[in-house]
Amino acid sequence: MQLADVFVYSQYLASSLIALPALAFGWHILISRRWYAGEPSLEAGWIPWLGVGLQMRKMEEFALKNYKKHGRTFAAYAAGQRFVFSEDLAVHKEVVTSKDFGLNQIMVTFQRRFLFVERASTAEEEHALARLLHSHLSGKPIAQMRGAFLENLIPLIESYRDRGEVDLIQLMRETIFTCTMRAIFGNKFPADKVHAAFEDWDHGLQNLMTGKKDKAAIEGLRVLEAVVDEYLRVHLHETASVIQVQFKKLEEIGTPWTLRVKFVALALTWAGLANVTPVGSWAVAFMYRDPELQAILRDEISMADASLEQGDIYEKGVPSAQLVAQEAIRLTMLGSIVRPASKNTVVEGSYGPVHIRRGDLVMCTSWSMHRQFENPEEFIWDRLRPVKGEELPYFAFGGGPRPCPGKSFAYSEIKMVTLAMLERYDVEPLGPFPQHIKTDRIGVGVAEPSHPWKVRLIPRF
Ligand code: HEM
Repeated sequence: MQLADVFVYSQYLASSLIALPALAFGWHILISRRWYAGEPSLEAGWIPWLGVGLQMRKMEEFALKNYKKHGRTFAAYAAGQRFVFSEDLAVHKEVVTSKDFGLNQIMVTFQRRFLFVERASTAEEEHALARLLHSHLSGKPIAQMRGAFLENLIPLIESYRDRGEVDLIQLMRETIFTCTMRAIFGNKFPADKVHAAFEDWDHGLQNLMTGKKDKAAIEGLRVLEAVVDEYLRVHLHETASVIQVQFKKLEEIGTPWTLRVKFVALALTWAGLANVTPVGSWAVAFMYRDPELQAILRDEISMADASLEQGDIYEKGVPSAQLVAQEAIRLTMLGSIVRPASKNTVVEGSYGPVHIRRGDLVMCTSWSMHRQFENPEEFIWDRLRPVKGEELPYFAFGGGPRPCPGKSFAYSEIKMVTLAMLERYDVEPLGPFPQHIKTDRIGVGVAEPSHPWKVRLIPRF
């Protein structure tokens, strides 16, 4: 290269160094910060490209402050991306059902970070994964899983007879975890070997999803995968039918064993356990704090059709238990549904049409919508009782073509564990009831107890 060329290239470089930031700034001011009639009001921030990126790191504070400022739906511009935040029930419902929006980005990021880490997925694998996660988790397979859950639950909780003093919320977490894992993987699954590992991974999930290092979470993930791998080599034929069918299909299309294990060990267990385990443990604790509720539930159990089997009594015979499960979910679940708009579109919000641009990420913040009640932080067991002509802002499982396939199983689990405990134990509180604390993992996860709830278990059998 001649000296003159070097001079020319360095001039190009220098002018690009000036021109690129100028272009970025121009784009930021002229395009991204522009607001068009019909669009939700925009919180663009002042730092070019970064927008409100720094404020959004404290998601809860950011969202709540801006709902107050702009109303139930607003747009924000952060790190080159436009977001539309909404806590409007009508917007949530339209976004999950409309074909103008893509898949839930939380599941998509999850797959990219945890499943297809070594190589890209094939279209067939994605299809098989979608089937595993979605279509077969209904009907007969769920009925089988419900039966397996109860079969494991009763002897397990009866074994707590001589425990005396316990941390009730932690004990219930272990119980629901064990029974759910066994409902999915079969009665021999060594749940005790993976519970702590699963929790470490789940707690660090937000870090791992955003590319941060989290040693405990990575180690938890390694242990979980290793135990499930070892278990499946021997007990695959004992797992829920949904796993066996999809495992076979994946084998037929040439998906390696390790990836097949990841599909079930990570995708299915995380989707299936991360919410229901802590929410269910809260439901039991809330029920034991409220003597009036206990009396109502006991009454309903005693009045249920005696010819029904125990599982059917828990499932259908105690209508108030369903409300308890819903209220526990409303109060403690911190999830959001995040969907990208695949074209310019308009959704009908409760305050009129909301224009959304192609590429916007719509953040349906269920956790904040679930606070549109009087005294929202209180557990009022029957507050979600349906009222004729009124639609309550409760929408915890998504909807449209890809809703949560575990919805009815999750409700059944919470009802089974709450009622089975109530029938077998009274509880004497030995310390103050914990607060439910929102973690900084708003978007995924469940509120944590501020401290253990120490109680004495008093057997009734
Ligand atoms: C309190 C309990 C639960 C809550 C609040 C919950 C909530 C959700 C939500 C909001 C979604 C995303 C839906 C959307 O994108 O529109 C989801 C997806 C999913 N849930 Fe649940 N869930 C719970 C329990 C369960 C259980 C017990 C299972 C299975 C045993 C399960 C399996 C799944 C799966 C596999 C997906 C991914 C579906 C897909 O990508 O197609 N969930 N859940």
